[in-house]
Amino acid sequence: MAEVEVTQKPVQEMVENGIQFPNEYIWKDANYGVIDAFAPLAEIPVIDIARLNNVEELDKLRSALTSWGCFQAINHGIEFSLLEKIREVGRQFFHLPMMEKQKYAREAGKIDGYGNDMILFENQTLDWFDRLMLLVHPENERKLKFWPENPQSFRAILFEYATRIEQIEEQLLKSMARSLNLEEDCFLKQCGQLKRLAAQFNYYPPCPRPDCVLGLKPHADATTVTILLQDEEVEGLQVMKDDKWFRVPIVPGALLINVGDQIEIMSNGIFKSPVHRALTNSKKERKTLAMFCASEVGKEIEPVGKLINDNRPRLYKAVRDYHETFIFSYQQGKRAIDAVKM
Ligand SMILES: O=C(O)CCC(=O)C(=O)O
Ligand SMILES: [Fe+2]
Repeated sequence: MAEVEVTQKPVQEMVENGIQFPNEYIWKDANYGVIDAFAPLAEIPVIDIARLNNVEELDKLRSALTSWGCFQAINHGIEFSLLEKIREVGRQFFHLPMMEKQKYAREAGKIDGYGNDMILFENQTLDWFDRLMLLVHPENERKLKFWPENPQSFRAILFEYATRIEQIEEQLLKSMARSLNLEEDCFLKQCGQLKRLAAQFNYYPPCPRPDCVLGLKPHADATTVTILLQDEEVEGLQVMKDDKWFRVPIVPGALLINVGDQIEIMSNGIFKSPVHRALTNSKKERKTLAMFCASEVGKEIEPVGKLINDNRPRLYKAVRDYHETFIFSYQQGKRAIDAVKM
């Protein structure tokens, strides 16, 4: 990546030291409407993962993914105590002294580690959040030096959580295929042997100007699916539907499943990868954990042949290394998926 050096300070450090934040954080793009903390609450479908063998639940899944592109998953099999543990180790990490966190600092041009997104362009609007990004799979690319040993249980808990997330991912991709009357492994096969899983712990410090600064710019994810553990009490995520913004409610114990661009491509646009953004607030920190599931790097993905017909022409080209296309588009405020349309 063409990043020369890591220049951005952790947002948390600016806040703790009372530093006046630079103008780069001010959100100016008029394309996605204004920042509105009082947008209506989204009626995002709630889906019982344990009942996906049932036709009714499968129909609900298809309907959720063709309309919102996301749903709240309940009965997903991860017990509440594990959700609490993974939240707790994330919280403890972000509350370590800055010097301690900096031991895991991201390196220039790389993705893993503690810090912020890469700055690739002049005038890039910066996001009001810090993050700890850790690639979990494929295993031979894992960089354990970025995995905190403080708190001591961090690694073991993340391993356990990631294993459970992968089971959910597999079940979801199969159910999505079945809901479209496709062979159940048709999406999974496209993902390849070395499909990827990355954990991103997001930390949004309180922000003095929530009216004009975003935690995360509007974007859709580059994934097959993203499995998001929301903050247990602080709202902030908004999702766009029919060009309007909606607040995503917190459902205790649920995981928010977001379709990413890769499934939108494979499903020939039937399943929607929703644009979403994170707002900030002036009072409370907010913490979320996004588990990004994606196909093997270098493996071509494309719309499933059975989903292309006279009524539904092919919408997307075959694409390799979608992630690269994605980062550049995202930081320019564009949607990457537009670049692979026919
Ligand atoms: O923190 C959130 O609520 C959203 C996170 C997100 O969209 C992402 O990490 O891609
Ligand atoms: Fe996202």
